[in-house]
Amino acid sequence: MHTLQKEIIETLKVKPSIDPQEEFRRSVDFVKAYLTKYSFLKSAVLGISGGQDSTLAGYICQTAINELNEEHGEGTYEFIAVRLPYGDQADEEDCKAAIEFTKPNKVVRVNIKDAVDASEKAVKEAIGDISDFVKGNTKARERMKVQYDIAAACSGVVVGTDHAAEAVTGFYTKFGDGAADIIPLYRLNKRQGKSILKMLGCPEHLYEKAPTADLESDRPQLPDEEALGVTYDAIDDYLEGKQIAEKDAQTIEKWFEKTRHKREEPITVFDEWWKK
Ligand SMILES: NC(=O)c1ccc[n+]([C@@H]2O[C@H](COP(=O)([O-])OP(=O)(O)OC[C@H]3O[C@@H](n4cnc5c(N)ncnc54)[C@H](O)[C@@H]3O)[C@@H](O)[C@H]2O)c1
Ligand SMILES: Nc1ncnc2c1ncn2[C@@H]1O[C@H](COP(=O)(O)O)[C@@H](O)[C@H]1O
Ligand SMILES: O=P(O)(O)OP(=O)(O)O
Ligand SMILES: [Mg+2]
Repeated sequence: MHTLQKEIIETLKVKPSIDPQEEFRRSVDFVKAYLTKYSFLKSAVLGISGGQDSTLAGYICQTAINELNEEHGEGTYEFIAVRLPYGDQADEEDCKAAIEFTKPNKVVRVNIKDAVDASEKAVKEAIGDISDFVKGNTKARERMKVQYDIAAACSGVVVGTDHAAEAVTGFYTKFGDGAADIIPLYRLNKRQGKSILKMLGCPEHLYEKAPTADLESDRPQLPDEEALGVTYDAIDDYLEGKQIAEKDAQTIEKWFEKTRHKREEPITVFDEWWKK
C-alpha cells in the first residue's frame, strides 16, 4: 500500500468493509447524542438535493428525530429538510422521491437564484467578470448560508453530507457544502453509503444515480467523476486499502494534496503542515 494511502485511510477513518446496519445505527446514535447533549438544540437542518448523500443523511436524521420524540415527547424535535434550487431544478423528481423516502417533519423551499445573481452582479461591478465555475461555488455557499439562517431561527444544527470519498479529493466548496455543524457520514466511502441506503429500502434510482454537484450553469448535472477524472469505484477501492491503477492513485493523491487546506482550520503562524 502507498504510504500516503495508509495515511489517508487512517485520517479519514475508513473501514475496508462495513456492516450497513451497524454503521447506520452508529450515525443515528451520534445525531441523537449530540442533540441531547445541548438542551437548546431542537432540530436538524439539511439540504436535500435528490442525490445519494443527502438522502442517506436525511434518513439518518429523521430516524434520530423520531426516536428522540418517542423518548422525549412528540413534537419536541424536528428534522427540517431544505429544498434549495437555483431556479428550476433539473432533477426535481429525484428530490421529491428523496423527500418521500425520508419523510421529514418539515420541508422548506428557498430559491437561491436571486441571492446568487445579486452577489454575482455586485462582485462583477467591483472586480470585473467572474467565471461560471466561481459562481457555482457561490451557489454552494448561499445554500449553506440559508441553512444556517434556518438553524439559527429553529434552534437547530446544520447537518453536512461530507464523507470519505468526497473528503479525500476535497470535492466540495470551502465554507459552502464543506461547512456544517455535524457530519454523520464521515468515515464512509461512496459504496458504503450506497449499501446502507440499499439495506434501508431506498428507491434504487436514488443511490444508483450519477453523483453530481450540479453547480455550473454551463455544464448542468456534470458528473463528479468527469470533473474529478477518476471514478468513485476507484476512490472507494483506494479508501478500502486496495491496490488500484497507478494513474488513478496519482489522480486521487494529487486532489488530496491540492485540497489539504480545506481539511484544516484556517492557517495561522503556528501551523507547520503547509511547509512540508
Ligand atoms: N461539478 C460542478 O458543477 C462544480 C462546480 C464548481 C465547483 N465544483 C467542485 O467544487 C469544489 C470547489 O471548487 P474549488 O476547490 O475550486 O473552490 P473552493 O472555493 O472550495 O476553494 C478554492 C479557494 O480556496 C482557497 N485556497 C486555494 N488553495 C489554497 C491553499 N493552498 N491554501 C489556502 N487556501 C487555498 C482560495 O480562497 C480559493 O479561492 C471543487 O472540487 C470543484 O471541482 C464542482
Ligand atoms: N439543489 C440543492 N438543494 C438542496 N441542497 C443541496 C442542493 N445541492 C446541493 N445541496 C446540498 O449540498 C450537499 C453537497 O452536494 P454535492 O452534490 O455533494 O456537491 C448535498 O448533500 C446537499 O445537502
Ligand atoms: O450530496 P448529494 O446528496 O447531492 O449526493 P451526490 O454527491 O451523490 O450528488
Ligand atoms: Mg449532488
